[in-house]
Amino acid sequence: MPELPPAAPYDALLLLSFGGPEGPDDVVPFLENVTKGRGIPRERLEEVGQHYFLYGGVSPINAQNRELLAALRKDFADTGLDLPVYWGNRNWAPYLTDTLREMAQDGRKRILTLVTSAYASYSGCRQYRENLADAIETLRAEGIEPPRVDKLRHYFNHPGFVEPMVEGVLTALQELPESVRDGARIAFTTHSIPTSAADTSGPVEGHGDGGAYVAQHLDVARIIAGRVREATGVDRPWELVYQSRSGAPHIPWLEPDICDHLEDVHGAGAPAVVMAPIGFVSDHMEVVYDLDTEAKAKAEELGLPVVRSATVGADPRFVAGLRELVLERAEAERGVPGAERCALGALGPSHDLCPAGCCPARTPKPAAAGTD
Ligand SMILES: CC1=C(CCC(=O)O)c2cc3nc(cc4[nH]c(cc5[nH]c(cc1n2)c(C)c5CCC(=O)O)c(CCC(=O)O)c4C)C(CCC(=O)O)=C3C
Ligand SMILES: [Fe+2]
Repeated sequence: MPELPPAAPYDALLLLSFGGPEGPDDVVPFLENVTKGRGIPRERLEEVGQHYFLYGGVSPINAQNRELLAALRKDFADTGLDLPVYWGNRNWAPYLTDTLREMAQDGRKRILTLVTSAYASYSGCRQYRENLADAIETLRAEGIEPPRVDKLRHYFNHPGFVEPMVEGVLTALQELPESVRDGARIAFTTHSIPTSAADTSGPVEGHGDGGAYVAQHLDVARIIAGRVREATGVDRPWELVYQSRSGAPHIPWLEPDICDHLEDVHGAGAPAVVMAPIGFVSDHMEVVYDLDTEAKAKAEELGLPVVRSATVGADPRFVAGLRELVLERAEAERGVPGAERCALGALGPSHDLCPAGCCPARTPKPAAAGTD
């Protein structure tokens, strides 16, 4: 019997991301795509539009995804993994539907999807699955047979994601003046989401009080804080805080906000803070505006030394970790017994297939690559 290629049954990988504007004329249509039917107040949209205009209307996210795409292709080539990698987005070109059509036309029959969100939540998981279902439906309506689509498990606790962030925090600490280094607190940050979305994130049995979204972030924060303690011999206080809140003010979102947190800890005598954006995989607009611009301005106003640690971006350890996850899933689909499922922390490896009812939408919609 001929030997199966290591990624079998998969014949392609799809990098699926958020997308961002690439010039001033793209900003408003991009924001309209993002917020279609999501009830974001007009004022918030105008404010967010200004963040993009400050950077010439260009979000850094597309360049970062091109870099990740190139790094994945190079890593696959270097390790002899013959698996083509495609890229598509939810909100901007290259649009997911166009990419999936191209994949079908290239003869891809069974694909694995890697989303640029490491954690469970409606925005970071099910909404992408809904986008996949939409794209599949569009292809069928065009008379094109879409590939069968799976989605890679959440990788928040995979060493390939966590280890570069540990190093990032250690590097950030070195950037602080020595006199405040040992006393520095670590503020792990992630995207705020409505508390109702957090409470229902992840599998149904884990629903309630922050759900999988908060539990997964706390697990990652605990791992990183522990590794940093071991490496520096200093036990620094840390907490999980939030950023980039949108939505109507009367709807509760996860708190505290990073800026309020900086004020609080400064008031309580903290000498310095490391902001560690564990909720994001690259330095996109949420990171460069909400942290590097807004939160740093707040810190400056307070006279509080603040540094920001790196996101994983296209770090070779992250890229290698993603390859391991692809191979792990391929083995699982081939029914190879005893395949290792690498995970750090207390939660263990995440499920391959989203169970019914996880990360529900406010209004139920068809979703691909899961149980419901
Ligand atoms: C959990 C989460 C992630 C992390 C996981 C992941 O990475 O997927 C994430 C990522 C991102 N969010 C992004 C941009 C935006 N998100 C918005 C709005 C919202 N995000 C939400 C959640 C998340 N968002 C939510 C609950 C809303 C409210 C509206 C809704 O329920 O959908 C809006 C509308 C304006 C505003 O209200 O801010 C914009 C412009 C960009 C691109 C950045 C760039 O261009 O560099 C990225 C990577
Ligand atoms: Fe967002």
